[in-house]
Amino acid sequence: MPEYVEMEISNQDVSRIIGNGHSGRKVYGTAIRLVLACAITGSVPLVTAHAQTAVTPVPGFPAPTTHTQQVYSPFDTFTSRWTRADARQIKARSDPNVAVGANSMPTSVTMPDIPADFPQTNPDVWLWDTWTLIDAHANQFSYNGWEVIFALTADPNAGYTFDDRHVHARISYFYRRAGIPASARPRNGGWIYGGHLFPDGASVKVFGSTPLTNNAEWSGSTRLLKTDGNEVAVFYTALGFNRTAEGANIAPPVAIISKTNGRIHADLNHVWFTGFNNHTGLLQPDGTYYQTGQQNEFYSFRDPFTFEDPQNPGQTFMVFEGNTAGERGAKDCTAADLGYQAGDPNAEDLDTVQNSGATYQKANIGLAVSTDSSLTQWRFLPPLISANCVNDQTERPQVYIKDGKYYLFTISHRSTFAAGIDGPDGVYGFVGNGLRSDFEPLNWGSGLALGNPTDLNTAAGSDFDPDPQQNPRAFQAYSHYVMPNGLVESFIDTVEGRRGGALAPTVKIQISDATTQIDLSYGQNGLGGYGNIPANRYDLDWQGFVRDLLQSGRSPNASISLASFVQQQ
Ligand SMILES: OC[C@H]1O[C@@](CO)(OC[C@@]2(O[C@H]3O[C@H](CO)[C@@H](O)[C@H](O)[C@H]3O)O[C@H](CO)[C@@H](O)[C@@H]2O)[C@@H](O)[C@@H]1O
Repeated sequence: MPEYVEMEISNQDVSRIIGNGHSGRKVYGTAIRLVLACAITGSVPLVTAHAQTAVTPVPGFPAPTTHTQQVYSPFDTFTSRWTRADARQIKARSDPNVAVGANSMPTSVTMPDIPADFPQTNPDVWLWDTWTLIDAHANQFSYNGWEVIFALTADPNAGYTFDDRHVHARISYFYRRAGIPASARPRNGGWIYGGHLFPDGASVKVFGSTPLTNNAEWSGSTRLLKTDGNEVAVFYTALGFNRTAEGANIAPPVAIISKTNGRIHADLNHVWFTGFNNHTGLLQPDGTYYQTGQQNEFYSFRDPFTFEDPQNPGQTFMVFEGNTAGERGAKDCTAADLGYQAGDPNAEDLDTVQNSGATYQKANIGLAVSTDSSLTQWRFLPPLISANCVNDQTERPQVYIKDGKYYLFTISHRSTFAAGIDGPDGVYGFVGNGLRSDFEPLNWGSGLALGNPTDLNTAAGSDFDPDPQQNPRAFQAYSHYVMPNGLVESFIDTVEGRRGGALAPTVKIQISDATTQIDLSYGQNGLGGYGNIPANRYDLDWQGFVRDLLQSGRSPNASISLASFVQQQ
């Protein structure tokens, strides 16, 4: 017996039911499907109706997989797939002979060129993965008149290279006055370095007595627990290493998704934090849904992002980066992971794919739910998306809700795609009608939301290490985070051979149904200010503000009036 019944109906019918949501797309037709779900066994789809983008296949490439966007309970076992048929659309749409004239990639999903004379955010620190102070719904808060960001940082003067920064990473914070337009700020965004967020030696406590040579703090999200208070919870990845003096791993790194609580303070001059002395390990991979270091020494388990789901009030969820559990390279990808339509002449043979080495690439976006009000106890749920035989890393996932649609954004590297698939470093996205959905990859069914400028279809672009002469911006930016209003921040990695470790210019994407499109009218030709990371909400903790002022020895009205202070928000 089928799990659900599908009924084809006309465009007009659907317009009447859900409105015309595809007016912006001119290239591809629209097939409409109303999915009536009547659950019988196993995964239980909830009733949903939606318009599904129909993609006309590019000659020589397969059709993408059909994804219904239908919704399941977050506690269901259904895991959506980013398939090979989907991911091959990236290259299909980048072919200069087919899709976009002479351009290397569609300009609608390509980040504009970052100039090589970019400013350093701070000459004394390299920074990369960056995030904001958010509430349970990813609103970005300023605190008592200051915008605050958090970033992984390392010391450029400590004797290691930019590429070896990861094993030395510490979470730091930066702040600047809120409410000043980007045009009135210094070119580098004007962020003031506040220092390391946690006291020295605090985060290593998560590992107890486990012998380590060194530890690091990886990404990362920070929650303002009450929007009229000053308590914050930092969810991050504690990394424990056991390395030789030459930097080789003696044992797989230990990754523990962790939490620590502290408090934010601000006076008229600066922002500071207290607390963060107690660090609690929340999750380590279970080997059932999420791969362990014993199963694969190159496993990924990190980058927690917590949120409340309006469709499931009262629950706090976490998405994170994982890998599909099982032994490294196990040849257990399935026809569903490949995702080809029956009879597609451009489909691949499962055995051929599995023998190509693609089975080493099995990323997923994991889900967990908190089981206590202090967000200290968590339970794994099945992954939201898997990318088996497609890609090995779906990093820094985030849930982004817009116009009732649920977007899952994640960053990925060119080098982590499986054999036979190519795509740029950048941010990838998927849309559904709820937290657990049959997610449809954005833009032609490919998943690519915003990539670095590179040429996937020339000799120079055809390997994982493009020639910097010919592709000087293939790694210009990474670790994109999609903010309210479609603003996207990231960090500069390499432009024309110059290494970054600085905040990239913010860009803006227009998000609509299953498409994103870069807004070239934003900033200068699509590039906004460096590190333009504005708050969209402000927290005025007046009691705390006055207390902080008094403690700092300054009168509340000494140099700032209430009116001018509020005006700065
Ligand atoms: O610093 C760790 C955090 O950074 C994230 C996302 O930016 O992981 C990035 C990742 O990639 C970097 O290292 C690669 C190999 O050294 C390099 O090829 C790539 O260009 C870098 O961005 O860092 C880890 C460790 O090296 C690697 O597995 C990732 O792809 C985030 O997920 C981490 O929390």
